[in-house]
Amino acid sequence: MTPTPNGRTPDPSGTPALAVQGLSKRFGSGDDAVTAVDDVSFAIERGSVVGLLGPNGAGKTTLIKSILGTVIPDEGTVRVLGRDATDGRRAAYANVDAMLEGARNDYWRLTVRENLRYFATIGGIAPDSVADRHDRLLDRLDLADRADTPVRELSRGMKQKVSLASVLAGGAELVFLDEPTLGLDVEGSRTLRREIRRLAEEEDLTVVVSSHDMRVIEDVCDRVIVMSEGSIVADDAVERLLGTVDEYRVRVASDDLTPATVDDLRGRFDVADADSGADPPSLEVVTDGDAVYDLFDALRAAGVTLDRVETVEPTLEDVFVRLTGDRGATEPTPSAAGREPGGATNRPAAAVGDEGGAQ
Ligand SMILES: Nc1ncnc2c1ncn2[C@@H]1O[C@H](COP(=O)(O)OP(=O)(O)OP(=O)(O)O)[C@@H](O)[C@H]1O
Repeated sequence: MTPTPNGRTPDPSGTPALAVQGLSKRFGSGDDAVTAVDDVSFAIERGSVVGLLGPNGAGKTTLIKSILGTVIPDEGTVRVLGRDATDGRRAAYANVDAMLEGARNDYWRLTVRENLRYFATIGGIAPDSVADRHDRLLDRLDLADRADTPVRELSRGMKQKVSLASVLAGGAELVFLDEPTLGLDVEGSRTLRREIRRLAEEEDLTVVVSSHDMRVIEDVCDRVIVMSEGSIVADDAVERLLGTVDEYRVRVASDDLTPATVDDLRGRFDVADADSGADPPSLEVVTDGDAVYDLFDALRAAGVTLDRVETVEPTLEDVFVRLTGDRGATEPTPSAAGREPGGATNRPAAAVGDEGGAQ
């Protein structure tokens, strides 16, 4: 079997990278008890990128922390890279790493490269043996010219990329990335998405991504697990989930779409979106095959000459809203968004204590 570029030999046994069975976690007791995760089971094959989605409070963080061993579940089992996580934590988590809430404990006084070497060392790897890999990683994440700069001197977006590079520096086989693109500009987000896909495809890395940004999930994930109120409500390939939306939408644009005309149409059609400030103003209508003729008849009767007509493909966000009834999906929680890197301990339980956090 051919080793991957980082020297790992792909596992021929087909053992999943992660297998969660019957996992439940409750907080509190009596009337105040909250079941954060309720009998959740799934398995993730190696080399895949899986998105974990859910509205605020759905149980995603509790699930990830239970898998990583930083929260002790009430019921259920977790097998990580073929090992029972409760049965010898250090061995089970040796090849697992995490970047939670968009950050990890990089050492801000150390340079970018020194951080990578440090995290390789605590991952049990001699840093000189992976120096080429680190160079490649820095290059791909557009950090090469900052390799010898202390992390504290970098912009927030660059720190974010250093966080990801540090997670990947030790040669982990399974990584958890929570809001990996938080705070990145468009280019930074694109670079990071491209690198996640490359690592999965070329290096057999298994990635679990949690994000409120549906474009990130749609872009990088092979499969999506959607949680709502502690349970899994969908678990399927992105393409198949998109195929479950049987709505047909059209967007029309015209200077004749006055607010009065739009109001009139709202009473007769399922208007998903109206943008009177656009040039020209536009309107998006949910319709089935026949109603689209009624819509065009109504527009003609209202004296609207169309500048543009287009069909609108369903997005993952449409699927998400249908499954969970949540329209706030694209907004991260304020606490997660506002948290500064270096504040939380983000590595699996077995590794806690190996590092001291940002300095
Ligand atoms: N330590 C805790 N003590 C009590 N309740 C908790 C605790 N942690 C989480 N919960 C509750 O468990 C439920 C699930 O929370 P969790 O943070 O896992 O959701 P989430 O899907 O990660 O949400 P978000 O997208 O807002 O981060 C919520 O009702 C939350 O209030």
